[in-house]
Amino acid sequence: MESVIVALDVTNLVAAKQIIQQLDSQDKPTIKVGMELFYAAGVEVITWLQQQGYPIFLDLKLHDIPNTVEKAAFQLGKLNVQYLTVHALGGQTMMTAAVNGLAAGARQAGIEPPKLLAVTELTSISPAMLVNEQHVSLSMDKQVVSLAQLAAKSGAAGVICSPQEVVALRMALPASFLLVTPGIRPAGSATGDQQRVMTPAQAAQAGSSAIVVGRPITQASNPAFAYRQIVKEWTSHE
Ligand SMILES: O=C(O)c1cc(=O)[nH]c(=O)n1[C@@H]1O[C@H](COP(=O)(O)O)[C@@H](O)[C@H]1O
Repeated sequence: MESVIVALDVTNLVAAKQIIQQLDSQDKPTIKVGMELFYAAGVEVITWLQQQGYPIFLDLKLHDIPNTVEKAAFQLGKLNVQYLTVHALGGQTMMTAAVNGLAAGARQAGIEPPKLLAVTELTSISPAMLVNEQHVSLSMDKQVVSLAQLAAKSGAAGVICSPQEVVALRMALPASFLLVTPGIRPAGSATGDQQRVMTPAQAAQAGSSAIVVGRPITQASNPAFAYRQIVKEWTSHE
C-alpha cells in the first residue's frame, strides 16, 4: 500500500486537476476521492486520475442495510479503484455484503476487486463524544479494536482509524491487516474539525500502514512542497 495518501477534497474536476498538476509527483501516490469530489465530478474524475496513473481510494463511507450496500458495492466494484470505504458501525452482515458486492462487480468487469476498508470511529469524534453522544462505555481504544475485529471477520482488508489507536490495534489484529490513518497534522498546522490527531512521524512510529492527508496539502500555498515534506517526515520514521 502507498504510504502517504492524498485526500483530494476539492469542489470540482477543474480544481482536482489543478492540485494534481501542482503536485506533479513522480511517485504517483494513491489519491483519495471522497464524497465532495465524487458527488461533483462522478466517474469522470476517477477515469481522469486513472489515465494519469494514480491508484484510487474511493471514500464513500457506505452505511445502509446490507442489500443496498451490496448493490452499491457491485456498481463501484466495476470502477477499477483500489480501495472502498464503509462504516464498520453498519455491522458484520453489511460489511460482508460490501465485500461480496465488490467481488461480483469486479468479476463482471474482469478486474481485481477493490479492498474494503471499514471506518471505525471517525477521527472527528473525541473520547468525550463517544461517551456523551454515542453512549459507548468502552474506551476509544477498546471500541476501535472491537470494530476492527468485526471488520476483519467480515472480510475487510483493513480499517480507517486514528493513529492514536494503532498500537492497540497492532496487538489485536494480524500484521497484514491495514491500519489507514487520517487525522494527520504536521506540527503547527490547524487541527480544524479533527479530534484524534498525530503528526506524520508519530503515525509512522505507531505503526500506521498509511496516512491520509487532505487540507495540510490541498490548502497549502505550495501543495507540492507540503506533500514532499510530509513524505519526508513519514519515511524518516517508518
Ligand atoms: O474515511 C476517511 O478517510 C476518514 C475517516 C476518518 O475517521 N477521518 C477522516 O478525516 N477521514 C477522511 O480523511 C481526510 C482528512 O482530511 P484532512 O483533515 O483535511 O487532512 C478527509 O477526506 C476525511 O473524509
